[in-house]
Amino acid sequence: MVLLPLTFQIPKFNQVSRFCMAMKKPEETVVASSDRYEMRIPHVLSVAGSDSGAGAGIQADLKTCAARGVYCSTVITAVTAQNTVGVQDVNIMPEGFVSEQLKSVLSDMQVDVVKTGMLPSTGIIQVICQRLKEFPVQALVVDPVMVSTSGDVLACPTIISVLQDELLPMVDLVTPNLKEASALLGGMPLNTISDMRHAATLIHQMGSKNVLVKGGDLPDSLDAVDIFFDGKDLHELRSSRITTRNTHGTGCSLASCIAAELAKGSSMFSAVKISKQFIERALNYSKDISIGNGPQGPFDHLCRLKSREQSSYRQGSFNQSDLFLYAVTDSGMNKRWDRSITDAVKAAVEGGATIIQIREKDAKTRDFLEAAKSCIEICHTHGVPLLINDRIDVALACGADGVHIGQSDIPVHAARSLLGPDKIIGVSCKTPEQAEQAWLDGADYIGCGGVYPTNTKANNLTVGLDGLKKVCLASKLPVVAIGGINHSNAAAVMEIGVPNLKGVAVVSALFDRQCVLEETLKLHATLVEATALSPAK
Ligand SMILES: Nc1ncnc2c1ncn2[C@@H]1O[C@H](COP(=O)(O)OP(=O)(O)OP(=O)(O)O)[C@@H](O)[C@H]1O
Ligand SMILES: Cc1ncc(CO)c(N)n1
Ligand SMILES: [Mg+2]
Repeated sequence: MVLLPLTFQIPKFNQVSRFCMAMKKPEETVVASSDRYEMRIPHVLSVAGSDSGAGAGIQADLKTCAARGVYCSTVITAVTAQNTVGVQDVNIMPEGFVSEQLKSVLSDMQVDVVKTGMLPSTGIIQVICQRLKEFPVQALVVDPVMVSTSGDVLACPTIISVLQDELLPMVDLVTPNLKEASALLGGMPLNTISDMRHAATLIHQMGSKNVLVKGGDLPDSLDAVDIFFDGKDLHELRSSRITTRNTHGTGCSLASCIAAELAKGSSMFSAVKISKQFIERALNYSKDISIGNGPQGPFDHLCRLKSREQSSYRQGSFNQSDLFLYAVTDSGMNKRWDRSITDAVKAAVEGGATIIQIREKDAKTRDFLEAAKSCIEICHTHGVPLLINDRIDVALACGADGVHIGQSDIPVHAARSLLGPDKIIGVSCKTPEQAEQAWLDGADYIGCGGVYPTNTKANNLTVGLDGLKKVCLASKLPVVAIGGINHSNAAAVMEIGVPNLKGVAVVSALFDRQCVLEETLKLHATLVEATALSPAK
C-alpha cells in the first residue's frame, strides 16, 4: 500500500498565513511548522450511496465539493445500479464496514462538516450516531434520502423511527424533499407552500436545529420554492424553475453544497441561500445537455468553472457599465464639510453615480456597519450597487453587493469563498501581472491607478495614462481608472480608447466639494460626452 502525504508544500505564504490564523473559520488554515507550511482546506465527509449514473449520491457530492473548492472524503453506505431511467438494483454495505470507513476518515482527516445521503438500514444510522459522538464535527447536514424524484425507494420506512429518535436530535440541518417530509410526518399530504411551512415547523420539533423542506417536486409551481426554518423564523426561498429534464441529483448536490459552504465558515442561512443559487445556475447552464435516454438526466456541477473559461470574465450579477461613475467616500472629507456619510452617498447617487464604494479607514466597526446599512437602502432604491472597501465582515453583515480590496488585503480567492459566487469583488492593480492574477482568482473588475497624483493615498505610485492603457490592454476584466481624476481630466482618461476601460472612480472631485450633487451631475455629463466621442465606443 502506498500512503500519500496529505500536506501541501506552500512556500512564501506568510501573508495568507497571518490572515487565516486571525479568522475563526477560514477557508484555508495555514500552519507554519519548522521547515514548511501546511495548508488545510475545508473538508466535508459525505456518507452516502454510490450512483452508477453519477448524477446523485457520492458522485454528486464529490463534484459539488470540487466545484465549491472544498475537499470531500467519502463513506459508502450502498452501491446502486442506477441510470437516467431509475434504480435497477441496490447493494447495501454491512454496517460494520460503514463503521470502519467512518473511523478511518474521522480519526485521521480533520473533517469539518459531515453530510449524509442514502442511509439504507437502521444499523447504518446507529453506527453513524456512535462514530459522530466519538469524533464530533462542526456541523451535521442530513439529506434524509428515502425516495428519489424518479419514485424509486432508496431506504425502507423502518429507518424512520431511528432517524427521528437517534439521528435528528444531533443534526444541524435536515433537508427532506416533499415525499420525505411527508414520510417523516406519518404520510401527511404536502401539496402547497403553506403545507411545506407547517411541515418545516413539525420536523423541527423532532430535534434538528434547522429544517429545509425542498419544493423541487411541488406540483403546479412556477418557481422552485424551498422553506427554511431555524426554529424562530420561516423563510421562503424562491428561484426560477428551470425547464429541463436534468434535475437528477439536485437534492444531494444542494445538501453537499450547504455542507461545503458551512465548512468554509458561512452561517447556516447564507450557506442555504448560496447553495440554492448554485443549483439554479448549474441547472440553467446544463438545461440542454443530453445524457441517457430516461426521463431524468444529470446536470453539470462544474459549469461555473467552464463558463469562466468560455468568457473573459465571471458570469454573475455584475454589470460592467456600473463602473461608469464610481464614487468612493472619504470620512475625512465628510468631516471637513460637516456632512454624514449617508448624506454624501445620497447626493452622489442622485447626481448619477453608478456605483458607490464606502471607504472608512477610521470609523468604529459598529458605526461603519450602521452607516453602511443606511447607505445600502439609499443605493438600492436607485438600483445602484454598494461596495465596501477592505472589510469583508462589514460587507457580509450589512448585505453589501461586494467589496473592493487592495493588493495587500485578503487574497481574492479567500474573499470569494467567504462572500460566495454572486458578490462583486474588485481589486486594485497597477500592473498587467496583477490584472491577470485578479482574473485568475475570480475578481469581477479591477481598479487601476493612481492615474494622476492624489492626496487621498499617501505614497501611491502614479501609473499615468500610459500605465493605465497597458493594464487595460492586458486585462481580461473590466477596468475603472482611479487616482486624481476630476472634471478637467476625466475626458482625457476615457479617451485613451481601450474597450475594457468602463469608467472613472473619484473621491475628492465629488466629496471634497461643497455641493456633492452638483459635482456629480457635472462629472456625469462630462463622462457621457467623452464616451460618446471615445474611439472605443
Ligand atoms: N427545475 C428546477 N429549477 C430550479 N431549481 C430546482 C428545480 N428542481 C429542483 N430545484 C431545486 O433543487 C433543490 C433540490 O430539490 P428537490 O425537491 O428536487 O430535491 P430532491 O427530490 O431531494 O432531489 P433528487 O432526489 O433529484 O436528488 C431545491 O432547492 C429545489 O428548489
Ligand atoms: C445513491 C443515491 N443517493 C441519493 C439519491 C437521491 O437522488 C439517488 N438517486 N441515489
Ligand atoms: Mg427532485
